[in-house]
Amino acid sequence: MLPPIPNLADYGISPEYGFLPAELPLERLPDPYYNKWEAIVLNLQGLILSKRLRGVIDRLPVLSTIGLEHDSEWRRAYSLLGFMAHGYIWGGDSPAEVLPAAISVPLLAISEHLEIPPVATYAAVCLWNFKPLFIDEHVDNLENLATLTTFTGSIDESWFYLVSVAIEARGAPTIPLMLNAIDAARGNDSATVTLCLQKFAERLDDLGALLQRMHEGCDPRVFYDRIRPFLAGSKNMEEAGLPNGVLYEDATGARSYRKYSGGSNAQSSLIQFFDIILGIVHRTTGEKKDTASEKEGSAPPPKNNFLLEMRKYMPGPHRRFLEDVGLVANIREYVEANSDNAELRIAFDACLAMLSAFRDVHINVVTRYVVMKSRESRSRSKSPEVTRRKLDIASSSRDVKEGDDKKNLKGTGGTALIPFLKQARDETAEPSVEPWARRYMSKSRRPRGQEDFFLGKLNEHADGADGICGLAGTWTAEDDTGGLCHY
Ligand code: HEM
Ligand SMILES: N[C@@H](CC(=O)c1ccccc1NC=O)C(=O)O
Repeated sequence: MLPPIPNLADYGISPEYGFLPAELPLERLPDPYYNKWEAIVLNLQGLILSKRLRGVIDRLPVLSTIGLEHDSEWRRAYSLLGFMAHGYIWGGDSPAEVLPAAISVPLLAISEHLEIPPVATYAAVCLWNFKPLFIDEHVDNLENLATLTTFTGSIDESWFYLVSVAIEARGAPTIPLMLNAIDAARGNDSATVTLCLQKFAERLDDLGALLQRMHEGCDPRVFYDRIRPFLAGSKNMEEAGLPNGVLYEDATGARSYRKYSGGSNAQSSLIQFFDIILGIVHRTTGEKKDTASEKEGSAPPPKNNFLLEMRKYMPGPHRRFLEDVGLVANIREYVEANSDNAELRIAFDACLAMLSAFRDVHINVVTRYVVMKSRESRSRSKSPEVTRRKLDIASSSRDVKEGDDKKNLKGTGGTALIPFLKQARDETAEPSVEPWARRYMSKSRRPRGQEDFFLGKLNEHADGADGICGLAGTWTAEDDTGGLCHY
């Protein structure tokens, strides 16, 4: 008996909004008992700027979670406390090592309820922190989105979170679409599988275009200097001034040091869903494919620990959804078993090409927003001592020496970012079946200059225009971005 195909409602996932809550995030907690939390967060930027946040939180009473009823109230409370916690830790001249009971006690209880760590995760700052500007317009449109809370009050910070929110919303319909494809593959309905893959490829292409809009509203300097420090975690933060992590107190009065990763989009269930559905396997950074041991038939190389670890930073039901989809994902095997079906092969490889192009765009974003900024910070520095300290908070870097910064830079999640991201991008191409697609997605063999490439027939023009319609684009020598677009 095949395991059942997951039913979205069982995991709090909506076919329209995906991992975003189907019911809009609350703009404030309804019970006036929580007014003190709301008042602090309303003034968060001012309190951080004037360095008065810690004093205010030090005087805050420990509130109970008894007044939280509906799920959306628990989510709002989690987001509020996540912002307060990171504002408290990172909003001073040096990081705070002790989280006051007024934050840690309710945050631990709420985290347990939502099955997510007690920090400012991707869910706290993105998934549960937006509102539509016009209620009758969709949230997959960046122009219709606003954030509820930011550390800095800058439009750059809002935009930074909102690009992710729009990606979640725009990507959401691919979830029911691809679960349907699994069902069609079970029934050997290759026409439906092909159609689903074609639609999926087009959506992935849209998401890459959304990611590319990051620079429209978020300045790399503002991101690196002002926003990013607040997103940092407490793991591997010895150099930044947190050798033991952060001390939390729970409801029983027990105190313990804890270390958590910072917020990261790697905590987005949507992108991990894409990998699972397409049968993409990520290995530990540095681990190569087809090792001798694999050929001999012994254990496969270990899966990427970071991406698996990041699942623990997703809300419990979303994490379980990914596990359960992993049990039923059959598309890659179906395409391999039907390799004589050219349309199916092309549609599958188009998805891989689009996701690979998405990851290319992302690598460019990370280069502009983190790698180049960290270099500039250092070259501008007059006082190495002070700059070094600030840099460590901003980049979570350890042992940064002149010249090998790219190797030593760390993401807020704690990865050696560029090697990790490039490997994840390359692994995206591995399941491809078309030899030409493999070639095009392989970095080393990618055409240089302004050479166009063509991914073959995808689907007919919606407007009925004749001729073959496909995926085409240009890889530029300048930034090596897979500029895939369809025409
Ligand atoms: C200025 C914007 C961004 C920066 C600087 C950035 C930076 C990073 C870094 C450094 C990592 C490595 C993991 C870590 O250690 O934290 C990462 C991972 C990741 N980011 Fe971003 N990111 C940005 C925006 C986005 C957006 C909008 C998305 C949208 C989906 C995204 C998707 C991902 C994914 C999926 C991963 C996991 C690696 C992978 O699956 O390829 N990032 N990001
Ligand atoms: N890992 C990123 C941060 C990051 O991507 C992120 C962190 C918190 C919430 C959302 C994030 N990503 C995207 O919008 C960094 O190292 O700067």
